[in-house]
Amino acid sequence: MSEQDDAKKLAGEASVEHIEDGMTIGLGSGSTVYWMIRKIGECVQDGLEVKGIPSSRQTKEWANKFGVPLTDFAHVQKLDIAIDGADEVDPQWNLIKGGGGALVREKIIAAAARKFVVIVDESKLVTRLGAFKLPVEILPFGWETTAGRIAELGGETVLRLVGDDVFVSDNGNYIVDCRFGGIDDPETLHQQLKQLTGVVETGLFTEMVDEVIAGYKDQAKPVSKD
Ligand SMILES: O=C[C@H](O)[C@H](O)[C@H](O)COP(=O)(O)O
Repeated sequence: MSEQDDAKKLAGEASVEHIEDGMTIGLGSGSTVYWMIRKIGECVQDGLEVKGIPSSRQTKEWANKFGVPLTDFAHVQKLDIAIDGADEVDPQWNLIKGGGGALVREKIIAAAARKFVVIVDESKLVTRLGAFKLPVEILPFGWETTAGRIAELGGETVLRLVGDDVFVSDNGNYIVDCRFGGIDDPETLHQQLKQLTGVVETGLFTEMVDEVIAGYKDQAKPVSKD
């Protein structure tokens, strides 16, 4: 495994210390979350009783593989905790998410959780958001005009592809990856984007995070907030 993978594993596994018997857990998405799900599976084998709501098809597959029991929002509307990765974390704990295309369900899950814990390797900690292109999920109908109005806000937009095909999210939508340069005011940009008809959700997560755990090559530790 690379040093970055070691760091993801350490952060993912450390987050499981926040999980207690009887909890309902929002399960995020991505390669760091993989290690968290694997560890929860081990704890379940040892008798931990929890239920998770997955934020993506991939996460659901991993939960099934590792024996993590699942539930859904028809049965539980509030989650005790949500644990998820991120593509960038700034010193105020604002996030860019959605590199894997799961941002809408991830945000619904984070918003439903009493506590939202973010797990990243140290490479995701940045002084200012925006080097990573901001994923914005948009409706397929009229995506060209929606992308054009996003561009009018100052963002260079690229429709996400998988090979030669358009990437389609678990919700049946498209994603445009937007370069805004450094993002000084994430909340304002998020609000401006959300106001555009055709925009479903943005990958900017502001004022949502309760704790950040960063993984390094040989340890994981909490990140303090500025
Ligand atoms: O849509 C994907 C999610 O927002 C992921 O949590 C994010 O991309 C981080 O993924 P990873 O842990 O694989 O870097």
